[in-house]
Amino acid sequence: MKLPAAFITKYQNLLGDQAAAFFAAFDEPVEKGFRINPNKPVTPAMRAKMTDPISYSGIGYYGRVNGNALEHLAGAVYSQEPSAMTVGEVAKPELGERVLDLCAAPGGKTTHLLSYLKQTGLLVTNEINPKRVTALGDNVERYGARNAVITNETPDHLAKALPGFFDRILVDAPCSGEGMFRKDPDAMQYWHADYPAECAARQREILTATVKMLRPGGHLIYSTCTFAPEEDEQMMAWLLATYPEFELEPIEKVAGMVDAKPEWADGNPELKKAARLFPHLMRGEGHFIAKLVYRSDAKVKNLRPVRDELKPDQRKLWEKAQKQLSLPDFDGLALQVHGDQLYGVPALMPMTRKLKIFRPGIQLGTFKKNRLEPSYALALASDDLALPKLAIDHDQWEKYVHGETFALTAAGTNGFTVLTCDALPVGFGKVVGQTVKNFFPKGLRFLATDEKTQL
Ligand SMILES: C[S@@+](CC[C@H](N)C(=O)[O-])C[C@H]1O[C@@H](n2cnc3c(N)ncnc32)[C@H](O)[C@@H]1O
Repeated sequence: MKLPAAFITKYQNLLGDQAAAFFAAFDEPVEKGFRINPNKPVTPAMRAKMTDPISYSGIGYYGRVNGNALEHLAGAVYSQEPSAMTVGEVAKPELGERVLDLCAAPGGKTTHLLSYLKQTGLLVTNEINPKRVTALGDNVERYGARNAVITNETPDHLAKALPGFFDRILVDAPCSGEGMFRKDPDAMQYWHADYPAECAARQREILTATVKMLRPGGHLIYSTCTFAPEEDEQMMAWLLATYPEFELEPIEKVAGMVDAKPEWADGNPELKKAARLFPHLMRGEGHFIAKLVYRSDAKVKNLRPVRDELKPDQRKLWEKAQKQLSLPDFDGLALQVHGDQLYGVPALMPMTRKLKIFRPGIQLGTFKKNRLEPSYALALASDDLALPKLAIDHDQWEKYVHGETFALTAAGTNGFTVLTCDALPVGFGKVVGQTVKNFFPKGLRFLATDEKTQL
């Protein structure tokens, strides 16, 4: 790979006798990985791929998965390169926490965080770029989250609305992406000698807003996929100097991870607690990760949580659907209507004005004349719910994702039912006698073939 000349000079100086091995790694094949979603069943095809586990993640494996496969579309697997997986493992939220993923699209780390929150607490997952937020929405929906709010905001706006609110914040910062060069050589075209310093200026702004949203005692996890000290050790040195209330927590170095390098910043030995992942030392593309605790004693205001906002006729239709589909009361959700859509907003979410909300919670259904039609998102989030379910085979699934009506061998129970394939919920169908009417979202339909959908 032809690396930029200024990049070579810089890392020759920084890495000394390790530089040759570092540069040689750029000519090695890209390392692929995937995570399984611990809140969904494991299918036989997944089991067959789970042969090379990643030692630092109980849910990660080396290998490649197909984005058109049943398992990916149903949120049971997520493709993620192995070094990016360390971030979710270091961030690992505890059950019930209020978590923010500030720079979240397309959702690699967000889905990892969801795996550990297990439908508890709250995940506010934010993406500033309106084009990229759609992919984030798709991945959160596939993962079946009932505890996520998706925002499309600037860090500053979020900080005004949610001061001192979060137990844990992940900043997977926009960066110069040097760790992406091998996977995506086009990333090199943006790179120039001053690019890391430009990215660092933006990272300082993002972190300044982040600090305002962390509760005293809360954790901040900062990561980049670049090797540039300006964005890594020097950024953490700046944070510690600017906000002395922060303290770095040690990250265990396993599988070839190494201590971050104080000598690449202000020499503060504390910086060693952060981790560097280099492609010549471990199986992955490269990352930097730091975990900090916020030892502030600032007082924070309690924010008023969201509440139900249903009109009486809407509540009646909801209660009718609840009965028909054996839906629980969803105590952890506040029911709200936007247009004709019914959403379950995580009840821990504060009432906020003026925020650009891409999705306020889980979409539960669409109000039609005199009925509530259950949503695709609800089906995908039904693994642990007692909704009516009907198992279909792969051939029927291929028809289903193509938008076709299909026949059953014997008449089923009439009405809406969650269709499952290899035990994974894949969407709603409506059984009428021996026929299943198709409710797979029109925008997601595709021509599935066995080869195209092989995991
Ligand atoms: C490294 S990527 C995030 C990858 C994501 N965490 C994942 O695991 O899939 C950084 C994200 O930050 C967003 N971003 C760019 N400028 C930003 C800013 N000023 N504030 C917050 N986010 C920003 C980018 O649009 C991009 O999606």
